[in-house]
Amino acid sequence: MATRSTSPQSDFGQLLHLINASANVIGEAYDAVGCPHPSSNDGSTPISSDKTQQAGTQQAVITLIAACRQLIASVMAPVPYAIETSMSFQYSAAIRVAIEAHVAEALREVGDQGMHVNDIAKYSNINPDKLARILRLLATRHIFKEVSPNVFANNRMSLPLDTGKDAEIFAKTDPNEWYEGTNGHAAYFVLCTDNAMKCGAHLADTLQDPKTANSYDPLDAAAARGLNAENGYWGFLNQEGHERHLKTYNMAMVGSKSLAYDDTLCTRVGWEHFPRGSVCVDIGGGVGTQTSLITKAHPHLKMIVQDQGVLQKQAEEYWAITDVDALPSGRVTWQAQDFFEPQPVKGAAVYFLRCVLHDWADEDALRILQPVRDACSADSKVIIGEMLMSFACPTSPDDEARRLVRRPAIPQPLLNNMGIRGGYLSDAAMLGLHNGQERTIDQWHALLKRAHLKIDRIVGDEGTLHYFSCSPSEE
Ligand SMILES: C[S@@+](CC[C@H](N)C(=O)[O-])C[C@H]1O[C@@H](n2cnc3c(N)ncnc32)[C@H](O)[C@@H]1O
Repeated sequence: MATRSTSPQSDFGQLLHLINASANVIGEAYDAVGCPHPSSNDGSTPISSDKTQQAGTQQAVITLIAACRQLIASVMAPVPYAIETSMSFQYSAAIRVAIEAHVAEALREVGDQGMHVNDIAKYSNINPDKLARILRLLATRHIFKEVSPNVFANNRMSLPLDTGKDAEIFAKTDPNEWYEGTNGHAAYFVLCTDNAMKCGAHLADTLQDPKTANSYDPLDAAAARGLNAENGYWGFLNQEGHERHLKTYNMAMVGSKSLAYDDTLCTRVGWEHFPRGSVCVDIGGGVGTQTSLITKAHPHLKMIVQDQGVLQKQAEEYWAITDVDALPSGRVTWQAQDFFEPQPVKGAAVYFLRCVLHDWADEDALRILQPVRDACSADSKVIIGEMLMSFACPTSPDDEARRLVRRPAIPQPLLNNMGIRGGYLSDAAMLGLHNGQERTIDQWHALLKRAHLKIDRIVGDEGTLHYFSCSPSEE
C-alpha cells in the first residue's frame, strides 16, 4: 500500500512541525543544565529556577502545549471529545477529594514505591475502595500515579496538592485551620473546586432566567443559586458559620501569588523608580499577599494594605509568619477600609489594585475607582493587576489602546490566544461567583477612561496577569 507523507502546509503538518521543534528546544534546555528530560512520572521537587525556566524555553512549552491540544482536537472523535469536556467537572471534584483526604501529604515520604490505598485512607474518613476510584481517575490525567493495583505515588502534577504539613497531624487539625501557614496552593484549588464549581453548576440556569439574564448585580450571580449567597459572594464569605470558606478564600489569595507564573509584579512594574518612603496603597489587598512580595523586593516603599475589617485577625497572623518586622516597623500598615468609601490616604505615590476589579461589573468597578481617582494627586499612579483577555481569533492593533499591548507572533495554525485557558476559566468563575468579569484591552480602555484614568504602560505576557500603569487624566 502506498504511504502518503504529511503535507507541511496542512494544519496537521504544521502542528506536527511545531510539536517537534518546540519539544527539541525544551529537550536541549534540559540537556544544557544536565537535567534528565521532563517526565510526568517524576515525583521529585520540580526544578524552579534554571535554564529550563528561561523565556525561550517557556515560549516553547506554551507552543508545545497549544499544538498538542489542537492536534488532539483534530484527531479525537468529536462525540467522545464533547463527552470528556462535559464530564471535566469530575476532575475538579476528584481534586478536592484528594486534597481533603491529605493524599499528597501521606505519599510524600514513600516516594516512587507508593502506598496502598488502605493506608492512604487512614488520614481521612473516606472509604478506601471509593478513594482508589477517585485517585485512579486523577492518575489517568497524570495527577498521582498508580504504581501497582491500588498502590499510588506522587508525581510531578500531584506535588502542588501537598500543603507541606504532616498528614497525621493534618488529619487531626480543625478544617478551619487546614491551609493556615501553607503556600496557599491547595486552598486555591479548593476555592475553585468548591465555591466556584458550585456556582458553575448553576450558571446556565442563571444566564437563562429572565430575572437575572441581563443583570450585572452581584446579588444576581449564580452564587445565589449555587451557594445560597443571598447577599452576594462577599456576604456569603462573611456570614457566621462560614469561617472555613473565608479562611480558605484568603489563603487561596496567598496561593494566587503563583497565578502570574512569573515575577512580573516585582521586576517589570517599575517600583524601583519611586523615591524612598513613597506611599503605596494596596486596595482590596486581602491579608497583604501581594504587598509581602512588593515589600520584600522593594523595602524602600511604605506599603498600606486596605481590606474588609473581617480580615484583620487573619492579616496579623499572616504577617507574623511572613515578615515579622513589617507591621511593628511601620514599613507595612494594615487598615480596615471599605473601597466604596472615600479613600483616606490622599496623594499616595501609588494606588494598587490587584484582582479586585475582575470581581465587579463596570458600574461597581467605577464606584471603586472613583474614590481612588478623587484621592490622586497629579503625580499619583494607579497600578492595576488583572488578566488581559485576548480574542480567540486574530485582531489588528488598530487603535491606541491595542498598541500598548505587545504580543509575540502566533505560529499558524494555533489560536490567537495560544490556547491558554486560565483567563477564560477565571472569567467564567468571576461570572458565577460575582457577576464580575475579566476584560479585553478595549474594555479596560473604556472603563478606565470613564474613571478619568489614562493607561500609560502595560506589562505582562499572554495568559498571565498584566499590570496597567495609569495616570489621572482630566478628560
Ligand atoms: C480577589 S481578592 C484580591 C486580593 C488581593 N488584591 C490579591 O490580589 O491577592 C478581592 C479582595 O477584595 C476584598 N473586598 C471585597 N469587598 C470589599 C470592600 N467593600 N472593601 C474592601 N475590600 C473588599 C476582598 O476581601 C478580597 O480580599
